[in-house]
Parts: sequence; structure tokens; C-alpha cells
Amino acid sequence: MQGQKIPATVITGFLGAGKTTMIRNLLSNAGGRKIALIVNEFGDLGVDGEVLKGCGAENCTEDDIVELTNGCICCTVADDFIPTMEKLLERDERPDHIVIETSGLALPQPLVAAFNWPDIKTRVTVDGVITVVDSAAVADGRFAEDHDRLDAQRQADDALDHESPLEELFEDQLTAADLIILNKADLLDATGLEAVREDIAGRSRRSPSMVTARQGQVPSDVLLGLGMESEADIGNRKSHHELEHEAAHEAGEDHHHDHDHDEFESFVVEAGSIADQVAFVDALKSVIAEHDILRLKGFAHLPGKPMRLVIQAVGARIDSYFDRPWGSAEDRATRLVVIGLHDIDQAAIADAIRRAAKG
Ligand SMILES: Nc1nc2c(ncn2[C@@H]2O[C@H](COP(=O)(O)OP(=O)(O)OP(=O)(O)O)[C@@H](O)[C@H]2O)c(=O)[nH]1
Repeated sequence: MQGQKIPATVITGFLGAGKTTMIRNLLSNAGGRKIALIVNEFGDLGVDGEVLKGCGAENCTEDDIVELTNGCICCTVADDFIPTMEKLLERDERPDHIVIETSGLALPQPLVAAFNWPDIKTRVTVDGVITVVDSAAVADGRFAEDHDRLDAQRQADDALDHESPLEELFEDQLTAADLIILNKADLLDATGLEAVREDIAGRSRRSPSMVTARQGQVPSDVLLGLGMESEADIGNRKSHHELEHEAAHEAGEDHHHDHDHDEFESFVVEAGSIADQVAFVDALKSVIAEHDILRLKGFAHLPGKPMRLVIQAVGARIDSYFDRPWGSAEDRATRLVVIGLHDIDQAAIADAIRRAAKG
């Protein structure tokens, strides 16, 4: 029974899967619901929050959007998330629905578990966990690591007891889901999409529903109102790490390592103004490929253009578009967040991007 509890939807999914795009779309067709949004992002520039604030939806104004940028929400539940929720619940005007976008690197499990905290549990319930998938990235084998290579690495280094960090996180996000959105369906044909569906079904230990989508377009009645009370079912959604921990405990072994984000790194590159937009985007493509950058996003400044240019890259795919005029108090400059695996060469990437900016 949910009673008068406010429903909260947790939206998760790997970097660049299309979470923000789907939420933007949801805000513009929310069926009259007043929505409060909590946006968590990995990386020091609040790009997602900025993009969402820019969409001007009446049912979710700038005041209804809270950004949590102190790292991944799964690691800052007690310090960041719980106080944010409490503040939200004290507001005079209660939202009809709360939507939480996790960072692309967050494990949803600790966040869902937080809804069992006594102060939260009496007032809010998890309506559902929705995992957004970049179907094209799955089809490209982005999350199917080369197992032979990993096995060889493990044999060479006994301390490596993990699957690849990408694959493990991807599967943990699937395992937490009540509903999986196979997004970016426009980039695949029917056969390709079917193969992705089978691949995903084989990776989740539960059997959540799946819906295909283009540009995150899913009717709000499909996304909201699932009524799952997911916080009551966290025992069935354990992450790889929790399962390893339990197995070690049963075997009487020590297994002490916390979930952290050491496998991934993010940094911001400042690059002044862009001399030539087309040449810059082309050069970024090469930098991304050469350094195996997982995600790159931010805003760029072009002299003579009153609008800021949004840059969004997911693997080799780059989108760029002007979203709104620069504010008078804003510093017109190019700032990009770069996210990659931990051994990414920050100095070389920053140099290459600055060189690309100069044209
Ligand atoms: N072709 C295609 N591109 C999409 C689709 N959905 C989103 N994108 C693009 O994918 C990029 C990433 O989308 P976002 O919505 O920012 O992804 P996200 O999951 O919020 O990203 P992070 O917050 O960084 O993890 C953007 O350039 C989007 O325009 C889709 O269905 N098809």
C-alpha cells in the first residue's frame, strides 16, 4: 500500500544512454503532474541540470530541479541525497511525483535502499527503477568485454577478481530495473534491436519489462505510476559487489573493498573560444577515438555567436547544437567534461582539445 506516499522514479543507465533526453521529454508530457527533479552527475560541470533547466517546463520549474554534483549518488546517499529529499518534502507545495536521474556511473542499489530509511519510508516510495540503455552501444559490443583478454589479465594478476568495470556496472544497473528502455532504436534495424533485447534479457537476473524508444520518447503513463515499491525488493536486485561480498562471507573469507569509482575518471577541460565549429567537432572525434573517451559533454563558445553550443559525445557519436543565448553574467568560454577509464591520459587529452579549439 502506498497510501499518501509520494511516488519517486529512479532513472538510471550508463553514461550517455539518454536519461536526460528522456526526462526532458517526460517533463513536456507529464499529464499535469507537478514534478520535482533530482539530478546527479559525475563530473564538475552540471551539464544535465543545465540542459533540463533550459527546457522551460511549467510543471517543473528551475526551483523544482535540484542538482547533486558531489560525486555519484550511490556514494553520497547519507550526506547529499537524504538531506535533499528531506528539504524537498518540507516544501509547502508537495510535488505529485519525484524523478531522480542518477549519474551514468552510479549503482542504483544504495539509492533504492535509502528509501527504507525511517524518515523517508513513511513519506515516499519508489514507484519504479527505470534503466535506459544505449541500444547502439550494446550492439557495438561496448559492454561485452573481451573475456579472453580479461581472463589473461586475471591470471597475470590475482588481485583482479572483477569483470570489466564497464560490464559489471552495466549489469548492476540492469539488475536494479523494473523497466528497461531500449533507447536509440533509430540507430538499429529490427534484427539488430532484437539481438540487443536478447542480450539484455540474458544479463538481467530478474525479468523486467522492456520498451524500445527513439530520442527517449516514452509516454509518461508508461514511465510513471508503475507502483512497484522497489525499496521493499532490494534483496532481489543485488549488485555484483554485494553478491561477491556475500559469497566471500559464506566462505569465511575477508572481502573488504567498498564500491568506489576508482575505475573511472572525470575532468574538465577549459578551451577558450572555438575558431571553427566543424573542424573542432571533427578534431574531437579523433581525440575521442584515440584516447577511448567514454563520454564528453559541455558547452562551447564561438566568437560572434550569441548562443552557446552544446557538445554531447557518447563514444564516437557527437551531437552539437545551440541551445540558448549566453546569459549576461556568464563567462563565455568552452568547458567540456571528459569521462574515461582510470588510466586515461588527462594532459594529452586537454592539450589536444585546446589545439582543436584554436583550429
Ligand atoms: N540517435 C540517438 N541519439 C540519442 C537518443 N537519445 C539520446 N541521444 C543522444 O545521446 C546523447 C546523450 O544523451 P543524454 O540524454 O545526455 O544521455 P544521459 O544518459 O543523460 O548521459 P549522462 O548523464 O552523461 O550519463 C545526446 O547527444 C542525445 O542527443 C536516441 O534515441 N537516438
